[in-house]
Amino acid sequence: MTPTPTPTPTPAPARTALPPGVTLSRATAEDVPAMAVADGRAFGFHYEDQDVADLRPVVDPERFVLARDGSAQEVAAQAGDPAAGIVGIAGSFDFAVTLPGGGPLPAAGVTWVSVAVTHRRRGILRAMLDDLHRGYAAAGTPLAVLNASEGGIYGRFGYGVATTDRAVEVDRRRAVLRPGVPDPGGVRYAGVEEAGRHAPEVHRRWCAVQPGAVSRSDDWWSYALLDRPHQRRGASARFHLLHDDGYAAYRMDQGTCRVVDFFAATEQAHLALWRVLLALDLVTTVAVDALPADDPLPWLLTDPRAVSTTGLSDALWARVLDPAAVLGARRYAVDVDAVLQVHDPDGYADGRFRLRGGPDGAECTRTDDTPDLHLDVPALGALAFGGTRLRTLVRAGRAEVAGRAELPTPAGAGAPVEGALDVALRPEREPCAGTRF
Ligand SMILES: CC(=O)SCCNC(=O)CCNC(=O)[C@H](O)C(C)(C)COP(=O)(O)OP(=O)(O)OC[C@H]1O[C@@H](n2cnc3c(N)ncnc32)[C@H](O)[C@@H]1OP(=O)(O)O
Repeated sequence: MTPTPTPTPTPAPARTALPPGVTLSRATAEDVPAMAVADGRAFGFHYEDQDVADLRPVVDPERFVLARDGSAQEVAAQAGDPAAGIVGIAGSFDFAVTLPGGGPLPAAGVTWVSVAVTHRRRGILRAMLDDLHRGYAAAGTPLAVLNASEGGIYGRFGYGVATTDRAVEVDRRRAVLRPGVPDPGGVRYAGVEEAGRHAPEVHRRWCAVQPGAVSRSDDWWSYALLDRPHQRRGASARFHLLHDDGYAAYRMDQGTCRVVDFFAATEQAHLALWRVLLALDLVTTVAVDALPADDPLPWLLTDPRAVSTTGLSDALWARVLDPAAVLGARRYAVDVDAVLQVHDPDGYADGRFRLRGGPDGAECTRTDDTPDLHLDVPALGALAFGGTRLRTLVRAGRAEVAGRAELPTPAGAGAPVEGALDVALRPEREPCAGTRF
């Protein structure tokens, strides 16, 4: 990685022109049905009218950019097409995400990204993302996040894997809690109305203690709790379990209990909810798509192998647009004072930043001082959440120590740069998003 001496705060111009005849515009409410047709084609399903109506409260058209092919040939070909000439869609939800030790930080949750198969590999995705990223940067949104359909797409746009989902299957009959593990109780079943009143508030408290957590608006909860048949993927409707500090929802699927939401704001709630899930007599397997990597569940059992990991997948990808805002918003395991040189070909995050932080707070500002660490912008996205160690990124050549051999420490003695930063960036818990979008 080559050092670049001068910070470049302004975004570089778009590198890919749109194909002839294709234009970008913001969506309007009238576009939503046609967007649903285009989105359904890209992902292989049909939206019913009810599906479109259900989505309206959570899809804000103004946050979406549409690519339309207005060439004469295309307009003639598209007469009567319910997608109304839309050949590309990209948009976002208005989220907040939790950084290690920090409060919620505004983030654009990029979603609904597709380009018509008839128009692929002509630069339409690049143009749409460029449009969105410029808009976020101009609005002061420091971060964009997404779930990627394929792992090869988003690194080139500055996104790095920030959280990992661990899918597990719990062999319920083998999953015996250790003697002495308390029984906090306090779990009750509820109907959907009560769940709708309780779950959002518990989820907000869970977000406050869980790095990587993605916020949910009330409209998001309303949508999730509609629980339409297509949301169930062949399984039962949701069963709702409430605890004063927790919420879990599961579906039954031929002897398997599929946990679809699990949010515990306290350890008591975590234990109480798991006690109930593990007591479901007629269930052979309890399946969870996204158990945090450091979830204590296996340690609560006499046989930790009752919890088997069936998959590890990237979940949240993060694209830092404003390193000073992102790094200044999180907390650090130990005091740190270092200069980071971020390399961002698209310009948004490019430059040199001095980070002074510790367990109680941090500040990060642009600087001309000599850098201690060079890193690319996807690596910064990973480090912001702390789910990937700096040492791993150094081994992969995505970050490189430079300049001073040691960083100052409060005790006076210096600490090797890589080790000191590696420790400082570790989160209090492994990051976990809790919501896919
Ligand atoms: C956040 C989300 O919503 S994830 C969902 C993404 N959408 C899908 O998977 C739906 C099906 N796929 C598609 O709609 C399209 O193929 C898209 C959106 C992935 C790509 O759209 P396109 O307009 O073809 O991409 P575009 O031509 O702008 O390509 C930009 C760059 O990405 C690369 N690229 C595009 N698609 C892929 C891919 N699937 N895998 C790897 N690289 C890709 C291109 O090669 C190009 O690379 P370059 O910058 O080195 O030249």
